[in-house]
Amino acid sequence: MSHSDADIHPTVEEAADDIADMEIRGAATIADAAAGALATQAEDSDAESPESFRAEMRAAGRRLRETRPTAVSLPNALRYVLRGMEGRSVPDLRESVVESADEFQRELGQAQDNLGRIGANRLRDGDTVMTHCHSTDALSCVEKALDQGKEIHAIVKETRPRKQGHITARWLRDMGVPVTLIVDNAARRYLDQTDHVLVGADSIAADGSVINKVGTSGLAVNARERGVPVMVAAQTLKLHPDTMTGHTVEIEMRDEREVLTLDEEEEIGDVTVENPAFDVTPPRYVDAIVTERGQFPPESIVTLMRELFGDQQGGEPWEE
Ligand SMILES: O=P(O)(O)OC[C@H]1O[C@H](OP(=O)(O)O)[C@H](O)[C@@H]1O
Repeated sequence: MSHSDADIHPTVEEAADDIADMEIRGAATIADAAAGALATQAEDSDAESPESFRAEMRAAGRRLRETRPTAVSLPNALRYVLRGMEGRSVPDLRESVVESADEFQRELGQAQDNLGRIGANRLRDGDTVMTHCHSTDALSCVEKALDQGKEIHAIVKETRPRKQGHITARWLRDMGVPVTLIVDNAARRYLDQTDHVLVGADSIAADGSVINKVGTSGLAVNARERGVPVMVAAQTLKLHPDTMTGHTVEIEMRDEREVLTLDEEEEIGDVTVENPAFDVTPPRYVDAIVTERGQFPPESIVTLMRELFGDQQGGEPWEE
Protein backbone atom coordinates (compact mmCIF):
# COMPACT_ATOMS: atom_id res chain seq x y z
CA MET A 1 0.00 0.00 0.00
CA SER A 2 1.15 3.55 -0.65
CA HIS A 3 1.33 6.17 2.07
CA SER A 4 -1.60 8.32 1.00
CA ASP A 5 -3.89 9.18 3.92
CA ALA A 6 -7.02 7.57 2.58
CA ASP A 7 -5.71 4.36 1.04
CA ILE A 8 -8.41 1.73 0.90
CA HIS A 9 -7.17 -1.84 1.16
CA PRO A 10 -8.02 -4.15 -1.78
CA THR A 11 -9.79 -6.47 0.67
CA VAL A 12 -12.13 -3.62 1.63
CA GLU A 13 -12.72 -2.79 -2.05
CA GLU A 14 -13.46 -6.44 -2.77
CA ALA A 15 -15.81 -6.80 0.22
CA ALA A 16 -17.62 -3.60 -0.78
CA ASP A 17 -18.05 -4.81 -4.38
CA ASP A 18 -19.24 -8.22 -3.20
CA ILE A 19 -21.79 -6.64 -0.83
CA ALA A 20 -23.08 -4.33 -3.59
CA ASP A 21 -23.32 -7.27 -6.05
CA MET A 22 -24.87 -9.51 -3.36
CA GLU A 23 -22.08 -12.07 -3.60
CA ILE A 24 -22.02 -11.37 0.13
CA ARG A 25 -25.60 -10.99 1.29
CA GLY A 26 -27.92 -11.32 4.26
CA ALA A 27 -27.89 -8.66 6.95
CA ALA A 28 -25.77 -10.54 9.53
CA THR A 29 -23.32 -11.88 6.93
CA ILE A 30 -22.82 -8.39 5.50
CA ALA A 31 -22.06 -7.05 9.00
CA ASP A 32 -19.59 -9.85 9.65
CA ALA A 33 -17.81 -9.25 6.33
CA ALA A 34 -17.63 -5.48 6.92
CA ALA A 35 -16.06 -5.95 10.37
CA GLY A 36 -13.56 -8.43 8.91
CA ALA A 37 -12.64 -6.02 6.11
CA LEU A 38 -11.99 -3.20 8.61
CA ALA A 39 -9.72 -5.53 10.59
CA THR A 40 -7.72 -6.28 7.43
CA GLN A 41 -7.49 -2.59 6.64
CA ALA A 42 -6.05 -2.01 10.12
CA GLU A 43 -3.72 -5.01 10.10
CA ASP A 44 -2.12 -4.20 6.76
CA SER A 45 -2.03 -0.44 7.14
CA ASP A 46 1.35 1.18 6.70
CA ALA A 47 0.10 4.57 7.86
CA GLU A 48 2.91 6.51 9.48
CA SER A 49 0.88 8.69 11.80
CA PRO A 50 -2.17 8.14 14.00
CA GLU A 51 -3.98 10.82 11.95
CA SER A 52 -3.39 9.04 8.65
CA PHE A 53 -4.35 5.69 10.22
CA ARG A 54 -7.64 7.16 11.43
CA ALA A 55 -8.24 8.76 8.02
CA GLU A 56 -7.68 5.37 6.34
CA MET A 57 -10.15 3.67 8.67
CA ARG A 58 -12.76 6.36 8.05
CA ALA A 59 -12.30 6.03 4.27
CA ALA A 60 -12.69 2.25 4.50
CA GLY A 61 -15.82 2.74 6.63
CA ARG A 62 -17.33 5.13 4.08
CA ARG A 63 -16.55 2.76 1.21
CA LEU A 64 -18.35 -0.10 2.97
CA ARG A 65 -21.23 2.12 4.13
CA GLU A 66 -22.15 3.25 0.64
CA THR A 67 -22.72 -0.28 -0.73
CA ARG A 68 -26.34 -0.99 0.31
CA PRO A 69 -28.70 1.27 2.25
CA THR A 70 -31.34 -0.84 3.99
CA ALA A 71 -29.79 -3.38 6.38
CA VAL A 72 -28.80 -1.44 9.50
CA SER A 73 -26.51 -4.27 10.55
CA LEU A 74 -23.93 -2.75 8.20
CA PRO A 75 -23.66 0.73 9.79
CA ASN A 76 -24.12 -0.87 13.22
CA ALA A 77 -21.07 -3.06 12.53
CA LEU A 78 -19.00 -0.11 11.27
CA ARG A 79 -19.98 1.94 14.33
CA TYR A 80 -19.05 -0.86 16.70
CA VAL A 81 -15.60 -1.39 15.19
CA LEU A 82 -14.69 2.25 14.57
CA ARG A 83 -15.92 3.43 17.97
CA GLY A 84 -13.63 0.81 19.49
CA MET A 85 -10.62 2.45 17.80
CA GLU A 86 -8.42 4.01 20.48
CA GLY A 87 -4.78 4.72 21.21
CA ARG A 88 -2.13 7.33 20.56
CA SER A 89 0.19 5.32 18.35
CA VAL A 90 -0.43 3.44 15.11
CA PRO A 91 0.29 0.03 16.73
CA ASP A 92 -2.20 0.77 19.54
CA LEU A 93 -4.85 1.98 17.11
CA ARG A 94 -4.28 -1.06 14.92
CA GLU A 95 -4.60 -3.46 17.83
CA SER A 96 -7.79 -1.80 19.07
CA VAL A 97 -9.49 -2.06 15.66
CA VAL A 98 -8.51 -5.70 15.21
CA GLU A 99 -9.72 -6.55 18.72
CA SER A 100 -12.93 -4.63 18.29
CA ALA A 101 -13.69 -6.35 14.95
CA ASP A 102 -12.91 -9.72 16.48
CA GLU A 103 -15.17 -9.04 19.46
CA PHE A 104 -17.95 -7.89 17.13
CA GLN A 105 -17.74 -11.07 15.05
CA ARG A 106 -17.70 -13.28 18.15
CA GLU A 107 -20.72 -11.51 19.64
CA LEU A 108 -22.60 -11.78 16.36
CA GLY A 109 -22.19 -15.56 16.28
CA GLN A 110 -23.10 -15.82 19.95
CA ALA A 111 -26.17 -13.61 19.52
CA GLN A 112 -27.39 -15.78 16.66
CA ASP A 113 -27.00 -18.92 18.78
CA ASN A 114 -28.84 -17.38 21.73
CA LEU A 115 -31.59 -16.00 19.52
CA GLY A 116 -31.98 -19.44 17.93
CA ARG A 117 -32.50 -21.07 21.33
CA ILE A 118 -35.14 -18.51 22.27
CA GLY A 119 -36.90 -18.78 18.90
CA ALA A 120 -36.81 -22.58 19.03
CA ASN A 121 -39.03 -22.51 22.11
CA ARG A 122 -41.84 -21.12 19.97
CA LEU A 123 -41.68 -24.13 17.66
CA ARG A 124 -43.39 -27.38 18.69
CA ASP A 125 -42.56 -30.91 17.65
CA GLY A 126 -44.06 -31.55 14.20
CA ASP A 127 -44.58 -27.86 13.30
CA THR A 128 -44.34 -26.50 9.78
CA VAL A 129 -42.71 -23.13 9.18
CA MET A 130 -43.08 -21.00 6.07
CA THR A 131 -39.95 -19.02 5.15
CA HIS A 132 -39.34 -16.03 2.91
CA CYS A 133 -35.92 -15.24 1.43
CA HIS A 134 -32.85 -16.53 3.30
CA SER A 135 -32.19 -15.49 6.88
CA THR A 136 -29.44 -16.96 9.04
CA ASP A 137 -31.19 -15.62 12.16
CA ALA A 138 -34.43 -17.39 11.18
CA LEU A 139 -32.64 -20.63 10.33
CA SER A 140 -30.87 -20.57 13.67
CA CYS A 141 -34.30 -21.01 15.32
CA VAL A 142 -34.98 -24.10 13.20
CA GLU A 143 -31.52 -25.50 13.90
CA LYS A 144 -31.95 -25.14 17.67
CA ALA A 145 -35.43 -26.68 17.52
CA LEU A 146 -33.89 -29.69 15.78
CA ASP A 147 -31.20 -29.79 18.49
CA GLN A 148 -34.05 -29.99 21.03
CA GLY A 149 -35.20 -33.15 19.21
CA LYS A 150 -38.21 -31.57 17.50
CA GLU A 151 -39.27 -32.51 14.00
CA ILE A 152 -39.77 -29.45 11.82
CA HIS A 153 -41.11 -29.20 8.26
CA ALA A 154 -40.61 -26.22 5.98
CA ILE A 155 -42.56 -24.58 3.19
CA VAL A 156 -40.01 -22.40 1.43
CA LYS A 157 -41.05 -19.47 -0.72
CA GLU A 158 -38.94 -19.11 -3.84
CA THR A 159 -38.54 -15.33 -3.28
CA ARG A 160 -38.36 -13.60 -6.62
CA PRO A 161 -36.49 -11.98 -8.22
CA ARG A 162 -33.24 -13.52 -6.93
CA LYS A 163 -34.73 -16.80 -5.68
CA GLN A 164 -32.92 -16.74 -2.36
CA GLY A 165 -35.46 -19.33 -1.21
CA HIS A 166 -33.20 -21.81 -2.98
CA ILE A 167 -30.43 -21.04 -0.49
CA THR A 168 -32.89 -21.59 2.37
CA ALA A 169 -34.04 -24.86 0.82
CA ARG A 170 -30.43 -26.06 0.57
CA TRP A 171 -29.59 -25.11 4.17
CA LEU A 172 -32.73 -26.78 5.50
CA ARG A 173 -32.04 -29.92 3.49
CA ASP A 174 -28.52 -29.99 4.96
CA MET A 175 -30.13 -29.87 8.41
CA GLY A 176 -32.37 -32.80 7.44
CA VAL A 177 -35.60 -30.77 7.30
CA PRO A 178 -38.20 -31.91 4.72
CA VAL A 179 -38.71 -28.97 2.34
CA THR A 180 -41.60 -28.04 0.09
CA LEU A 181 -40.58 -25.30 -2.34
CA ILE A 182 -43.38 -23.05 -3.64
CA VAL A 183 -43.60 -20.02 -5.90
CA ASP A 184 -44.35 -16.80 -4.06
CA ASN A 185 -47.85 -16.59 -5.46
CA ALA A 186 -48.79 -19.92 -3.84
CA ALA A 187 -48.04 -18.73 -0.31
CA ARG A 188 -51.61 -17.93 0.75
CA ARG A 189 -52.82 -21.37 -0.32
CA TYR A 190 -50.11 -23.08 1.75
CA LEU A 191 -50.71 -21.00 4.87
CA ASP A 192 -53.42 -23.54 5.73
CA GLN A 193 -50.63 -26.07 6.26
CA THR A 194 -48.37 -23.65 8.15
CA ASP A 195 -47.94 -23.25 11.91
CA HIS A 196 -45.57 -20.24 11.84
CA VAL A 197 -44.37 -17.75 9.31
CA LEU A 198 -40.68 -17.42 10.16
CA VAL A 199 -38.68 -14.58 8.61
CA GLY A 200 -35.61 -12.50 9.34
CA ALA A 201 -35.14 -8.75 9.16
CA ASP A 202 -32.77 -6.26 7.62
CA SER A 203 -33.87 -3.50 9.97
CA ILE A 204 -36.37 -3.07 12.79
CA ALA A 205 -37.78 0.42 13.34
CA ALA A 206 -38.56 1.96 16.72
CA ASP A 207 -42.33 1.49 16.23
CA GLY A 208 -41.77 -2.25 15.69
CA SER A 209 -42.09 -2.16 11.89
CA VAL A 210 -40.07 -4.89 10.22
CA ILE A 211 -38.06 -4.08 7.11
CA ASN A 212 -37.33 -7.31 5.29
CA LYS A 213 -37.16 -8.78 1.78
CA VAL A 214 -39.96 -7.49 -0.44
CA GLY A 215 -42.99 -9.72 -0.11
CA THR A 216 -42.74 -10.06 3.66
CA SER A 217 -45.54 -7.55 4.29
CA GLY A 218 -48.01 -9.27 1.96
CA LEU A 219 -47.16 -12.62 3.52
CA ALA A 220 -47.71 -11.20 7.01
CA VAL A 221 -51.09 -9.71 6.10
CA ASN A 222 -52.22 -13.02 4.59
CA ALA A 223 -50.92 -14.90 7.62
CA ARG A 224 -52.92 -12.66 9.95
CA GLU A 225 -56.03 -13.27 7.86
CA ARG A 226 -55.45 -17.03 8.13
CA GLY A 227 -54.59 -16.89 11.84
CA VAL A 228 -50.98 -18.01 11.37
CA PRO A 229 -48.52 -16.32 13.76
CA VAL A 230 -45.64 -14.32 12.29
CA MET A 231 -42.30 -14.64 14.01
CA VAL A 232 -39.41 -12.36 13.10
CA ALA A 233 -35.91 -13.56 14.05
CA ALA A 234 -33.66 -10.53 14.35
CA GLN A 235 -30.69 -10.09 16.62
CA THR A 236 -30.36 -6.63 18.17
CA LEU A 237 -27.84 -5.77 15.45
CA LYS A 238 -30.93 -5.26 13.26
CA LEU A 239 -32.42 -2.53 15.48
CA HIS A 240 -32.21 0.77 13.63
CA PRO A 241 -31.11 3.55 16.04
CA ASP A 242 -31.95 6.44 13.68
CA THR A 243 -35.63 5.49 13.70
CA MET A 244 -35.78 6.48 17.39
CA THR A 245 -35.60 10.09 16.25
CA GLY A 246 -38.13 9.73 13.44
CA HIS A 247 -35.92 8.76 10.50
CA THR A 248 -37.36 6.31 8.03
CA VAL A 249 -35.40 3.40 6.60
CA GLU A 250 -34.31 3.75 2.99
CA ILE A 251 -35.58 0.96 0.77
CA GLU A 252 -32.99 -0.18 -1.73
CA MET A 253 -34.04 -0.13 -5.39
CA ARG A 254 -32.09 -2.74 -7.33
CA ASP A 255 -31.28 -3.19 -11.00
CA GLU A 256 -34.19 -3.81 -13.36
CA ARG A 257 -32.24 -6.67 -14.95
CA GLU A 258 -32.92 -8.77 -11.84
CA VAL A 259 -36.58 -8.70 -12.92
CA LEU A 260 -36.47 -8.56 -16.71
CA THR A 261 -33.66 -9.73 -18.98
CA LEU A 262 -32.74 -7.77 -22.09
CA ASP A 263 -34.22 -10.54 -24.26
CA GLU A 264 -37.47 -10.44 -22.31
CA GLU A 265 -37.61 -6.68 -22.63
CA GLU A 266 -37.09 -6.92 -26.37
CA GLU A 267 -40.13 -9.19 -26.57
CA ILE A 268 -42.36 -7.01 -24.41
CA GLY A 269 -41.23 -3.60 -25.57
CA ASP A 270 -40.16 -0.63 -23.53
CA VAL A 271 -41.60 -0.78 -20.00
CA THR A 272 -40.63 0.75 -16.69
CA VAL A 273 -39.39 -1.86 -14.23
CA GLU A 274 -39.35 -1.14 -10.51
CA ASN A 275 -37.36 -3.47 -8.28
CA PRO A 276 -37.56 -2.58 -4.58
CA ALA A 277 -35.55 -5.11 -2.57
CA PHE A 278 -37.44 -4.64 0.72
CA ASP A 279 -40.77 -3.65 2.18
CA VAL A 280 -42.13 -2.56 5.55
CA THR A 281 -44.40 -4.79 7.61
CA PRO A 282 -46.38 -2.77 10.15
CA PRO A 283 -46.11 -4.00 13.75
CA ARG A 284 -49.78 -5.07 13.92
CA TYR A 285 -49.04 -7.99 11.59
CA VAL A 286 -46.11 -9.28 13.62
CA ASP A 287 -46.59 -11.53 16.66
CA ALA A 288 -43.07 -11.60 18.05
CA ILE A 289 -39.61 -10.24 17.37
CA VAL A 290 -37.12 -12.79 18.63
CA THR A 291 -33.73 -11.37 19.64
CA GLU A 292 -30.81 -12.73 21.65
CA ARG A 293 -32.17 -10.63 24.55
CA GLY A 294 -35.55 -12.35 24.54
CA GLN A 295 -38.72 -12.17 22.49
CA PHE A 296 -40.80 -9.03 22.28
CA PRO A 297 -44.14 -7.89 20.93
CA PRO A 298 -43.11 -5.40 18.20
CA GLU A 299 -44.66 -2.44 20.01
CA SER A 300 -42.28 -2.87 22.96
CA ILE A 301 -39.05 -3.12 20.97
CA VAL A 302 -38.47 0.60 21.48
CA THR A 303 -37.71 -0.05 25.15
CA LEU A 304 -34.87 -2.36 24.18
CA MET A 305 -33.66 0.18 21.62
CA ARG A 306 -33.52 2.93 24.25
CA GLU A 307 -31.54 0.62 26.51
CA LEU A 308 -29.05 -0.27 23.77
CA PHE A 309 -28.71 3.03 21.89
CA GLY A 310 -30.03 5.66 24.31
CA ASP A 311 -26.63 7.12 25.12
CA GLN A 312 -25.24 7.14 21.58
CA GLN A 313 -24.88 10.72 20.44
CA GLY A 314 -22.86 12.54 17.81
CA GLY A 315 -21.84 11.99 14.21
CA GLU A 316 -20.91 8.82 12.42
CA PRO A 317 -17.39 7.54 13.16
CA TRP A 318 -16.60 7.26 9.43
CA GLU A 319 -17.41 10.95 8.94
CA GLU A 320 -15.73 12.53 11.95
O1 LIG B 1 -29.15 -11.49 8.84
P1 LIG B 1 -29.90 -12.63 8.23
O2 LIG B 1 -30.91 -13.18 9.19
O3 LIG B 1 -29.01 -13.69 7.65
O4 LIG B 1 -30.73 -12.05 6.97
C1 LIG B 1 -31.67 -11.03 7.14
C2 LIG B 1 -32.25 -10.60 5.83
O5 LIG B 1 -31.22 -10.20 4.92
C3 LIG B 1 -31.64 -10.56 3.59
O6 LIG B 1 -31.46 -9.48 2.70
P2 LIG B 1 -30.54 -9.61 1.35
O7 LIG B 1 -30.68 -11.01 0.83
O8 LIG B 1 -29.13 -9.24 1.75
O9 LIG B 1 -31.14 -8.60 0.39
C4 LIG B 1 -33.07 -11.00 3.70
O10 LIG B 1 -34.00 -9.94 3.58
C5 LIG B 1 -33.07 -11.62 5.07
O11 LIG B 1 -34.35 -11.80 5.62
